[in-house]
Amino acid sequence: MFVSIYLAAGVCISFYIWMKWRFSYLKRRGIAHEPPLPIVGNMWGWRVTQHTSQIMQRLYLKYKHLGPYVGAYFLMTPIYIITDMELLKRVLIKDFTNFDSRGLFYNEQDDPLSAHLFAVDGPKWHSLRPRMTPIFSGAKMKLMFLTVTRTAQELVKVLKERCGGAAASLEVTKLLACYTSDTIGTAIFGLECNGLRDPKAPFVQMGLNAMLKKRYDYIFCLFFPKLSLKLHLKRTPADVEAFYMGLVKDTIKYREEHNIKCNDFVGIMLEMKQKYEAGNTEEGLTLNEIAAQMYVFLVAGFETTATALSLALYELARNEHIQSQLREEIEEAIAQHSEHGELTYEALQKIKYLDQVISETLRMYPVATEHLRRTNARYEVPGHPHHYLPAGAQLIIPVYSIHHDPEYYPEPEKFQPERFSDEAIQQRPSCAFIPFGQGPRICIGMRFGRIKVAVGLIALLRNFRFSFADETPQRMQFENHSFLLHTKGGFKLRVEALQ
Ligand code: HEM
Repeated sequence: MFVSIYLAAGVCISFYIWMKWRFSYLKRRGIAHEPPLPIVGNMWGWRVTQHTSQIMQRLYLKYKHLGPYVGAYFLMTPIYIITDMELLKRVLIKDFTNFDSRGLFYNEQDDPLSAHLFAVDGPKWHSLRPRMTPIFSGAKMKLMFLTVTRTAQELVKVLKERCGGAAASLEVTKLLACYTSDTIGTAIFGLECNGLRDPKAPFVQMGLNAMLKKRYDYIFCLFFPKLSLKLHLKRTPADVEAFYMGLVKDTIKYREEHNIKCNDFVGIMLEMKQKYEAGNTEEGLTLNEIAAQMYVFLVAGFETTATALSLALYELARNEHIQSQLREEIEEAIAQHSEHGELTYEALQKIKYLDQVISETLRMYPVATEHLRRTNARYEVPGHPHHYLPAGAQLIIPVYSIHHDPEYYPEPEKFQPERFSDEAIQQRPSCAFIPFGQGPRICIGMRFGRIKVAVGLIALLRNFRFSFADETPQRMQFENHSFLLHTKGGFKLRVEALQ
């Protein structure tokens, strides 16, 4: 009995001494930081009462004048929050070779879907990225534009039916999620998903599961990636894995068996599989690798785009004068650059104000509020003789804090698309706007994502007027537990069909 008590006391005291030593690291290094709390470090309230972006913003604003980065303890791990724009540019672009990793957990052997472009680092990422880049080329975007336009027309039809010819107060976020899910289903998976008509369709439901359902050991994998690998832990929930592996295999098999040659996304993937089987491992991909990439295009492209589109609509409903100006510019560009009053790819490129509205939405609401990088080797910070980042350091790029910093964006809570005029952009540091990241690891689907938001907005604004309903929240609330910005419970807008 006494032995057990002494043993337990010994373990507690050792842990306490170890924790004290660990929590003295930033102080020993002379790095500005807030005193940490036991176990949770500087993350008190994380995912429960505070979103990650709120914690980062507090630390950013409090310490940003004290150095090129702020230190913090992410639970018991020291992290570096980059605050200096010159250092940020070096990390993302100039000295990228030392910062090409995110440091996320993936387990290619036991969980093939987890080894996708977003998660992999090092040589695997360097070999995958150039093979994926041509999929999102300008020519491919033109093809995808046609698919997206068709889905947007369906969105308008469904919304008109819901309005029933009169103004109605409608929940719009779920409908917009179905629109983005349908565009990915068609453009990436080559499927007619019909989620707009049938939100319970398996592709939509599984897409939601893929994003919202987390395995019970998810957080463990995040903090102990090496141990998780040894324990054969997975990231992907079993039903999600079964669904997507099955879907990709069936789609590819069907095309092969019926000798269907198409210049779409599945067609490109099929070509890569055939190259691999013919021994060209440089350019080819295995079926598991293909499934992982198709999966990440769904996960990375679904919620991000749906959230951006619904928040753009929310701000346009709040600022009706901006909505009217945008509608006018859309009609003008279509009248000048298209025939028969239909949106074309060429006309889309000419609507400058639309670009500004989308940028301002992503400034106020950067869906990915932080970006991650990890140092490969010790890095002496140029211009700051006493500052270095050790090898293996976890860096946080506080996108939300930068986008809301009054130094770059006066009155940051106001929606002002004029901030993205060419002259205004010139006056800011280039990395002060990074909703898609920057440098070689920038979002590969950026153009596709922007097209989906732009085409969706054009279709909606040409057919409806949006304003706040009595139930619309005056200030947007987000789920604290989500890594991305995820609106709390969706929201309603007043929707009125235009004559
Ligand atoms: C509004 C829509 C979108 C936003 C805001 C967004 C944002 C981001 C961000 C912030 C990153 C990380 C960048 C970094 O760490 O520097 C990223 C990476 C990525 N995104 Fe997107 N994204 C969007 C749409 C899409 C779409 C439509 C796809 C694909 C169909 C996509 C696929 C990816 C992939 C695969 C990566 C990893 C790239 C790499 O590590 O090489 N995203 N995205």
